[in-house]
Amino acid sequence: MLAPVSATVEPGRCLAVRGDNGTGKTTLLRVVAGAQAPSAGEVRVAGTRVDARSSGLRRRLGGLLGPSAIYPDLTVYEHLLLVDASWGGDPATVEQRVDEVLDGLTIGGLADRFVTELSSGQRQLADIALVLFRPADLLVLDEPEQRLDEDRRRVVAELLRERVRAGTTMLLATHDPILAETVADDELVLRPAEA
Ligand SMILES: Nc1ncnc2c1ncn2[C@@H]1O[C@H](COP(=O)(O)OP(=O)(O)OP(=O)(O)O)[C@@H](O)[C@H]1O
Repeated sequence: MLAPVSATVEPGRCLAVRGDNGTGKTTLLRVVAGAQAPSAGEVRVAGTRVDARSSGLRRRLGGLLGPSAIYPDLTVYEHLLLVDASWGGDPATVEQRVDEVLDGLTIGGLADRFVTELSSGQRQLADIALVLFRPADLLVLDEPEQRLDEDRRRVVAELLRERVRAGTTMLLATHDPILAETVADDELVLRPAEA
């Protein structure tokens, strides 16, 4: 499912993972995030083998690997509160931080909607907000551009670039040249596995 590949992402840099459909971008990201075990080889994050059960790793690593789990009776705002409380965020500043992240992603007006009341692109932006709202020094993002129009892709690209500038390490699978060019420092191109 994934041709042999070896890559290193240096701290504070973004590696774009590119390649045609089916070349294994999602598989690689899932393995890096510990969501899937590799059939061979290993992944190390900061020198330690990946173990999704490790609370230390989970505190460091945020992943966008498909749609997030949602509570149908919580609003977008309440989902962010939940994430923040789970990771020990400061309740005194959370309201302001929620406004910032949602406004930054152009969905400030949707804070009081249930997630089920969002369009598919708005849902994608809400999922990105949830990932950006948690502490992470490594972000593993699988095609964050999905279902976004060109303006929103540019907004997301700038926000992700800001995170990298601020020191976050990033592994970014993308088909979008805007994201790759704006955010990535380096590129890994996957080739089809031999049949
Ligand atoms: N659940 C699964 N069971 C079996 N094979 C799978 C499964 N998910 C993916 N594959 C196969 O693994 C290979 C890599 O798939 P993967 O989803 O990682 O590719 P991708 O590069 O992310 O593709 P895309 O650009 O279409 O998102 C493909 O050949 C795919 O058919």
